[in-house]
Amino acid sequence: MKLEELLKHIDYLEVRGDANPEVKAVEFDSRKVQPGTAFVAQRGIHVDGHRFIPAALESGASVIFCEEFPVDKMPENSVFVKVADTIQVTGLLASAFYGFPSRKMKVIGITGTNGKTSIATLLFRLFRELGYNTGLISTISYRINETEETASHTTPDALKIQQLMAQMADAGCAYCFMEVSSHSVHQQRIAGIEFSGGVFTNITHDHLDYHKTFAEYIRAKQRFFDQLPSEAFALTNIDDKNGLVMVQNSEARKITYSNRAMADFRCKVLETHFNGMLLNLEGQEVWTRFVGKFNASNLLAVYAVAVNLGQDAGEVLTHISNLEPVKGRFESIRSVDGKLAIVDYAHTPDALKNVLVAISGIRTGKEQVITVVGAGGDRDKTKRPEMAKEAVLGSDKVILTSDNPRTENPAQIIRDMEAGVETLYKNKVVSIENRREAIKTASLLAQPGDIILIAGKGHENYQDVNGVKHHFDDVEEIKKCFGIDD
Ligand SMILES: CC(=O)N[C@H]1[C@@H](OP(=O)(O)OP(=O)(O)OC[C@H]2O[C@@H](n3ccc(=O)[nH]c3=O)[C@H](O)[C@@H]2O)O[C@H](CO)[C@@H](O)[C@@H]1O[C@H](C)C(=O)N[C@@H](C)C(=O)N[C@H](CCC(=O)O)C(=O)O
Ligand SMILES: Nc1ncnc2c1ncn2[C@@H]1O[C@H](COP(=O)(O)OP(=O)(O)OP(=O)(O)O)[C@@H](O)[C@H]1O
Ligand SMILES: N[C@H](CCC[C@H](N)C(=O)O)C(=O)O
Ligand SMILES: [Mg+2]
Repeated sequence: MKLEELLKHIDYLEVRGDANPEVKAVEFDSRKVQPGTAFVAQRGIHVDGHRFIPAALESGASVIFCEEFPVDKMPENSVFVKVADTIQVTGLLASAFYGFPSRKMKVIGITGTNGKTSIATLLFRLFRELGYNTGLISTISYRINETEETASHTTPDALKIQQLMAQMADAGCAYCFMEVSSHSVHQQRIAGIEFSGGVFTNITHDHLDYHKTFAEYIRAKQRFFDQLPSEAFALTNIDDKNGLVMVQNSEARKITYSNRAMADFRCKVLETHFNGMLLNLEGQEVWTRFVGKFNASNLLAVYAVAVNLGQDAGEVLTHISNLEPVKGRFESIRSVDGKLAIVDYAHTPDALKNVLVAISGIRTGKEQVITVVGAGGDRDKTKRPEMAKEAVLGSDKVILTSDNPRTENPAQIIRDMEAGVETLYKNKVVSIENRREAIKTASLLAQPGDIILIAGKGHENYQDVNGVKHHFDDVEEIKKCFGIDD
């Protein structure tokens, strides 16, 4: 594609150099530049990409997008385009370069602290069942029909998103369901995507290391809805106290869902068993293989999206009753002698609380609940004591352990968690830094009938220590303890 063609799709301030080079690729990482690449210099959190302009030119960049021209003399034959915001321009350039793929399908973005992967994945599966070519961008994987790639980010960078969407368009996808993380809104990774709908699940404590205050975190998520066009829908969960705030500035068609109040879409849990729930969903009784009110809420969101995308309500309900839980989300493993383990990705105080409430709903009374949980390193420190507090409130015994310490000292992370345990409950808690040992201990402590919750890692199959990912899988570990062969 010629530069002139690309420039039609962005607002630029000034162009220096009069060539109209062929743009063979767009990159924002100088290390990926090849001859003919357009390099976009982004100001990151750690470094300013403008520093890498010489390196990009050295590797043969045909054009440089930047916010300021380099002070040194610019090499002859080079073309520089000055723009106000290179980060935003990256998404717009990528979208134009890949032929505006989001216009060729309906893209639905799901945002919120918890529930994004669950809803996006269930929508993907539902629409596959309904017979559509479908794409998915989620924490676990990026999927185009049956092709699956392990995800690097919940919402990857703008180039990767547009590349994926171009592949989805080539595969004839009619829909793409994607998670929209607050980081991706803040870093404008979603610039250039034309959404047909947005979903808000909830907002609770997480990522305050990045957004600093809860108000800023709310703003980041709200910005997603501010950007939706009037033809799109904005589906919001009004059981969350920020549900209406989220969509207040949105031009999109507002639709509400709730498990409690009057709303456009409503659902009620009628019965809960350890292997499923009976729901009243929009007046229809439906058996599902999910447990917990939060899952009723997720399924309601799935239903509401599908109906708003024009699907037949009855057909959708039939498929919902056949959907299975997502990997690492309330995944249950039973031992031969009747111990029940639940592996769940709860890594926020609210998620832990919800999962423990769901577990209390399936207890018959006598069983003990033993929770194994840790908190991630190089992530929001303030959630650590809160997570320990929720674990203690909802369990009979708690084993605090490690969960991706990254560059931090795991013992210190556990101490930060212990600070949230009130003296009264200290005897419920033990700390075992080694996660394998922690799971083993829980399994030894458990009696037949007891429930072991292993929280925080869900589908993850690694323990990140100092940037090295060591293989570790909670499901594998508990199966070993239970003597179950894969
Ligand atoms: C905190 C954060 O989100 N950082 C993201 C950010 O990195 P950064 O701003 O630090 O980049 P930087 O290192 O300062 O570099 C600045 C620029 O110089 C360029 N550069 C750098 C070096 C070089 O030699 N040449 C060069 O051109 C870089 O490509 C970049 O454009 O931009 C990078 C490129 O897009 C991201 O990969 C990176 O994600 C990091 C790895 C990350 O861990 N992010 C997590 C926290 C995240 O995004 N999580 C959310 C989900 C959270 C949730 O909801 O649970 C997600 O969506 O996954
Ligand atoms: N609607 C919900 N409300 C509250 N908690 C939920 C909800 N859905 C799921 N959870 C809990 O949160 C955990 C994470 O769920 P899920 O992976 O769907 O969220 P996510 O928003 O994608 O998380 P991430 O930000 O890490 O991508 C689940 O394992 C469960 O414990
Ligand atoms: N997307 C979340 C996942 C956290 C999962 C937990 N296992 C951890 O490593 O903290 C994050 O990156 O903050
Ligand atoms: Mg997710």
